[in-house]
Amino acid sequence: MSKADILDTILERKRVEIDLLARRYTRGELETLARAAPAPRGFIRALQARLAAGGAGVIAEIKRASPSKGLIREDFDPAWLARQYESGGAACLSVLTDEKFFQGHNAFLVQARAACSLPAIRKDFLIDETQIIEARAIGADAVLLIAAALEPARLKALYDCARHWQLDVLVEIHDGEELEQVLSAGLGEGWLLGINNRNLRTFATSLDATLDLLPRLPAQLPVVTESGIGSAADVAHMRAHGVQMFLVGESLMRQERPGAALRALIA
Ligand SMILES: O=C(O)c1ccccc1NCC(=O)[C@H](O)[C@H](O)COP(=O)(O)O
Repeated sequence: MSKADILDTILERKRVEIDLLARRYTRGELETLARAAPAPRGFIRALQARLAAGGAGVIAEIKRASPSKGLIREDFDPAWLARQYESGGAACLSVLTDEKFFQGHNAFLVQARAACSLPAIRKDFLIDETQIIEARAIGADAVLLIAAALEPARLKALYDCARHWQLDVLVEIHDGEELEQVLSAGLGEGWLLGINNRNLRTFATSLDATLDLLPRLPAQLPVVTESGIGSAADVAHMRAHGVQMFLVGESLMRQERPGAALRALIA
């Protein structure tokens, strides 16, 4: 697969999945499932609590495979991983639910969340309200919205839908242009900005993607640095620049004991 069009390729697949979802459930049925889901755990609140205690706020990711790396972890048990991450000091979980490109599954979020007390974000490529209601139906506490995939008006509509369903939102950007788009969308409370350090054309990660944008961020806007965080030195470097929240996947998933690895990362 060409790297240049990975997001387009993924979004094309998502449109098929949205059609399949609509054949499986009416909107009313999905809403009934969402109302019956376990009450949301505060995703942003859990991160804020870590920061208030002087620690780093880590969103630890359950990620079996990726488009850039293929299979990351063969021995894959979402419930066990969730317990590892909780014992290692994670504030929240991120669970990939995309099946085709990340070998994820909705069931992984259900299993991971049930195995611990951490809030979980549904990590997927969400472009339609029904996917957000589905996220709540499977028990998600937050959703990811990717600015590169959404015009500002669609971003606002999906954010409103998420907030209606008491979901927190992580809004992901890659560059200054996307930052301006997000800031123009008129989002209220209940969201965090994520800066993804992975270049979607080359798949290369550089923490400079986050550092370069810091001077352009409005004061008080909480920021999560995402992707490519591999060492305690990376975490210390970012914290020295005022970045206190981290989304970490692959470097933990490759460890025999991801919980101990997380503890060492934020020691
Ligand atoms: O991980 C990928 O290869 C990827 C490719 C294309 C779009 C998104 C991709 N990853 C999603 C993520 O944002 C990461 O899973 C997350 O930030 C954790 O990154 P890492 O710690 O580098 O696994």
